[in-house]
Amino acid sequence: MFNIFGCPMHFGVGAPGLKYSLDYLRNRYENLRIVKLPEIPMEEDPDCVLKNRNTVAATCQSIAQYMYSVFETGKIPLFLGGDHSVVMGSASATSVYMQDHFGEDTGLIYIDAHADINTDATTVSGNIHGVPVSALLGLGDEKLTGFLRPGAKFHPENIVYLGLRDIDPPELTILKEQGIRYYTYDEICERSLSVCLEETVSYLSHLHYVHLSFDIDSMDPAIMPGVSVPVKGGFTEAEVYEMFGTLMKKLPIAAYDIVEFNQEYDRGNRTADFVSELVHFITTSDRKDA
Ligand SMILES: NC(=[NH2+])NCCC[C@H](N)C(=O)O
Ligand SMILES: [Mn+2]
Repeated sequence: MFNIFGCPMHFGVGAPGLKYSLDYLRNRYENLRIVKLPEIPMEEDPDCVLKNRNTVAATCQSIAQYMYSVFETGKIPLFLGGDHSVVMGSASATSVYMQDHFGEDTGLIYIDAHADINTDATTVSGNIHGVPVSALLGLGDEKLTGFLRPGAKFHPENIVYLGLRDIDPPELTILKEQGIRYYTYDEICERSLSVCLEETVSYLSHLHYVHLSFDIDSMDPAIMPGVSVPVKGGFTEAEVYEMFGTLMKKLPIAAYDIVEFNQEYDRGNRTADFVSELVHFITTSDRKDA
């Protein structure tokens, strides 16, 4: 039913721990049979503001191709990062496959502390894991907008963010210009998670396919320390299970990402074990099938 695969992408942030974190999961949870797609190193242009752009692009293209082939087998892709730049490959595959086979637009639910919607013109860090949503909207550097097919893969009105708590000022401008629906973690606490989830479900209810991309740094690093860019506060385990449970039951989720697990910062395997438990939850819970 599910095909579980991953890529130890680290070139989108440069955190060395990410290079071995996927192997750590593969060895610790052999039962998950995680297929590994390697990073594809390319020659880089030292003047490019986006660090390791050619390598990240080549790797995302290979992720997109593999993921497209998973859809062709009729299985549901469950993809493990690596840093969040990988979503340019995975979500492009969902969008292009659904467009090719059903002529349908895909929705995107992005659960994250960060908006990841900088462009090459606004990024301060130069890290590509901070730009993938722009790339999926067809904005910014063209080397990152053409996976499987040129141009935008998602319409801004088909995207919902949940849990933002660290938005760069230019990212807020882009979110507003694009009219993207987003729920900060503060808003979720004020208005309750169940209300925000209900609104998310009805906002996306016209879609036949939704890609769900989950960044572990959306969670409180005091509970889940194994990430590269921790931000104070954030979701509890119970809240994450409530989100997945509701979204899977009420929306046609066609593909899943779980990203940014960094073993280097984990403590007592808390984050690693949570990833495997979340995979188990996804693969065994009730789903409204896409
Ligand atoms: N997927 C992530 N952890 N992204 C963090 C992005 C942080 C910051 N906004 C940047 O652009 O560099
Ligand atoms: Mn992210």
